[in-house]
Amino acid sequence: MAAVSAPQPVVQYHPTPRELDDLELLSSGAFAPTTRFNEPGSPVTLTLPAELVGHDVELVDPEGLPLARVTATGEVTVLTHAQHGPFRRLYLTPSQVREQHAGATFVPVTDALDVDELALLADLDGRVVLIALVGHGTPALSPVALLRASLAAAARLDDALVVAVPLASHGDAQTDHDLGVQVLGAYAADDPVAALPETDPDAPLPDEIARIVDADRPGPGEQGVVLFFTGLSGSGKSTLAQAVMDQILEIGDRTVTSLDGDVVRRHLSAGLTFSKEDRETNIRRIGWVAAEISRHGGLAVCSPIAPFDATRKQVREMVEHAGGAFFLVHVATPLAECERRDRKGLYAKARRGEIPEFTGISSPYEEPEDAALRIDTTGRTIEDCRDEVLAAAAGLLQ
Ligand SMILES: Nc1ncnc2c1ncn2[C@@H]1O[C@H](COP(=O)(O)OS(=O)(=O)O)[C@@H](OP(=O)(O)O)[C@H]1O
Ligand SMILES: Nc1ncnc2c1ncn2[C@@H]1O[C@H](COP(=O)(O)OP(=O)(O)O)[C@@H](O)[C@H]1O
Repeated sequence: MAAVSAPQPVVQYHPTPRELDDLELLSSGAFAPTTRFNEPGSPVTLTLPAELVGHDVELVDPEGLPLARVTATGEVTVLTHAQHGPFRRLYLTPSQVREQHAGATFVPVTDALDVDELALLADLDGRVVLIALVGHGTPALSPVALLRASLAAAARLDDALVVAVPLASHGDAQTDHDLGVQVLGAYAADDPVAALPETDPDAPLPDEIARIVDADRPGPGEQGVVLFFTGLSGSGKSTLAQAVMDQILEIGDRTVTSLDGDVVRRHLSAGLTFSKEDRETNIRRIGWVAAEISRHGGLAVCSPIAPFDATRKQVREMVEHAGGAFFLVHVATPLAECERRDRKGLYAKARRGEIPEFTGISSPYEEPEDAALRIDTTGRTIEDCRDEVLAAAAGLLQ
């Protein structure tokens, strides 16, 4: 009897925020004529981990809700549409917009509209549909503030409304422009598209729009900050992080959360080893917590070894995406000095082979090239090094 092979379980994949936005636009027809991921030459890509390439996958949202199936060739079958998020009611598909607003003039909007731009829009005849391109990564304003500002702009016009389109940045200005044109074409069909010309960059914003923009861009001292110390064991990360925190607490106008390497490993990362994979997990956990702290305007001081460049960069991205500032300090005390200090006797044990995969001895440390400050503590006092860190980060810590 011929063997019957069991159906392969569909593997789940968590898309990046950009891929999630692209999925929504592919599903709604806003990328027409592009209807699938990874068409040759298209920037609308889905990058699966190597082990999933060539398989059908189920794309799930951050909470694990299945959104779509995607075949190995990028064809999309929608399972459910995104239902949450602020201003969800403004996220209309091109066909909904065609049904409701045929005959209007369509205007792409990527930033808060100033008085000059509003004057141009006021001169247009008939209904105006502001297509707010609010994907993840819109540089000028957060997506939700762009929608607030666009609604305030629409309220100043006689017959205008706002449609939200989650078009994310695809990395370069030309690609973003071309995709914007494609998306506007899907929404406007044969109706006119009125792209706003360059106006005076110093033109003022109407008061209510200025208030929205100001509230979205916290001033220095209000933005969340992540001070991230990286370096070899014994380089001085914990000592410096503690000294910096003590000083900030003495000044007293910020709360501080410490995410020290050793302490995190006793709580948040208990049970993890020092394999490459577990170290990456450990650093991503620290990064996730630090990013959440920064999202709410707090200050997180992290001091793990964090030996891998790519993982540190992921943390930077998480923090910046949460609206925080990421300040990387490379505590660049050389291995010989760290080993001479050997406060915990770990280097001696690592040299004797009693601790496997010890950073600097039998496991790599990738020196950062993107540190805001590089500090070698050899022969210097703790206070001196602390003050150098505080001075370098002063702009963020006011
Ligand atoms: N194999 C190996 N390699 C490096 N370090 C080791 C190892 N085993 C234990 N320890 C102790 O663990 C501390 C480093 O933990 P981290 O969480 O900061 O490391 S990592 O960022 O996940 O690489 C580190 O603390 P610090 O000296 O404060 O850096 C060491 O005390
Ligand atoms: N200028 C300095 N800055 C920080 N630590 C210093 C300095 N000079 C000497 N040290 C000593 O180096 C050791 C660093 O240990 P630690 O802060 O635990 O490093 P890490 O957290 O990187 O493992 C401590 O014993 C500290 O007193």
